[in-house]
Amino acid sequence: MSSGKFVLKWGIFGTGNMATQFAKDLVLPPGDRGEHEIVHRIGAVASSRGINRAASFAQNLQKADEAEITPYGSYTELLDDANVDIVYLGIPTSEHYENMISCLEAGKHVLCEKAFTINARQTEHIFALARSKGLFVAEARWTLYFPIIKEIRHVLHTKRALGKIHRVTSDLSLDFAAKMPHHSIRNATLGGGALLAVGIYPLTWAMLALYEDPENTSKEFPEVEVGMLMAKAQYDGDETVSDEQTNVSLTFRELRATAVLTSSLTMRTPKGCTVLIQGEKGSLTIPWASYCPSSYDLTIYSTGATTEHKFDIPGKGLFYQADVCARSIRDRKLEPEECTHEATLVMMRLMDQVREKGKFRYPGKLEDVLDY
Ligand SMILES: NC(=O)C1=CN([C@@H]2O[C@H](COP(=O)(O)OP(=O)(O)OC[C@H]3O[C@@H](n4cnc5c(N)ncnc54)[C@H](OP(=O)(O)O)[C@@H]3O)[C@@H](O)[C@H]2O)C=CC1
Ligand SMILES: O=C1OC[C@@H](O)[C@H](O)[C@H]1O
Repeated sequence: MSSGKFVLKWGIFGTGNMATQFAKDLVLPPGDRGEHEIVHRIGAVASSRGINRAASFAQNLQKADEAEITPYGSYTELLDDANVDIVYLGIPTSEHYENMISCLEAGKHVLCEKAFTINARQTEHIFALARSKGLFVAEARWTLYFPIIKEIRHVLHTKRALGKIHRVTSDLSLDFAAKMPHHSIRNATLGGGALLAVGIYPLTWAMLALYEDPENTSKEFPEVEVGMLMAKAQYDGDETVSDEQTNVSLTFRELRATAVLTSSLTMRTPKGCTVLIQGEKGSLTIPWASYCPSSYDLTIYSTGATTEHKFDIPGKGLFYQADVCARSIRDRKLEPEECTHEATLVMMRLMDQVREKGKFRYPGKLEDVLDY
């Protein structure tokens, strides 16, 4: 504690895109977003490519924060640092499972980027290990931590503003294949592919609206239909194959609701096609980008009125999940309410089913689960 505030000390694995974005958000003053109870400190950063990369990453952050950030040339070294309470893993999906195990074995709490692991069995292992150690672990599916999500859950499920929810349609598509054909997002050996990279967001919206529907009392798991288009991509002379377009249809038969969810790495989401939730009394839409929602539009059929509900986000919005980690750890919780272990497991099981139907298994040992 410092001046009554809870201080959470972060270690960061990786120096790539997400590690950089997350760290930049972490050093923003929490007070700017109305968060006055907690403080984030970055204690250390580690690069798997040597200490120089970690040192220049730390130097760039220190300019913003004047904090003392210790650089490490390997992830294992960072785990011995007592100045780290929690590790953020901003590394490829293929690397999540074994690195989370190392973090938990070293007694560190964990916030890990999406997709949490390659498959649900690996996720089960991580949660069992975290529970046995009494450590907090959370999936950094950042969308679920935005304050607007709390309001949307309330509008849909408590106020029932749409009445009964009938259908969700959602797309997230980005044109990596055309613009950056060698980007790691399509590299199967790193856990790439449309479903785990971008398709997870439309699935998130469907599960939020339908699986979480209080009328889904039996926690019915939906029937799943899939269209998956595979594509080859070259990385350092090696060819890998991953899903380039994945379409998912979900049927909640007891709930009498459906979802049509599409994702692609060959083209961009067309304007207005991000998220549409339709009910008997109205509809709710999320404008681009649905992974970092800052507003929603609510239309009520009886009046024909559409109202826009806006939320200011002072930064990128990656800090919300960090704030939740801090509050949860302060309050000795082992999982966040915003993205429970059940929500992560259900998502991983759903993505497993989608890949099984699309006949897509990740190569080599990526799907393996260690003994536990
Ligand atoms: N929440 C979101 O909006 C987004 C989340 N993601 C997720 O974040 C994770 C990281 O993605 P992103 O930051 O875009 O990826 P980058 O390729 O930009 O960075 C990944 C970093 O991981 C480290 N790394 C460790 N092992 C490897 C390896 N075998 N090959 C390559 N890099 C490795 C490297 O850092 P170093 O060598 O320094 O250790 C590298 O810079 C993924 O799981 C992805 O799904 C991605 C984009 C957006
Ligand atoms: O997780 C993600 O969300 C945002 C996108 O820009 C990114 O490419 C994707 O992987």
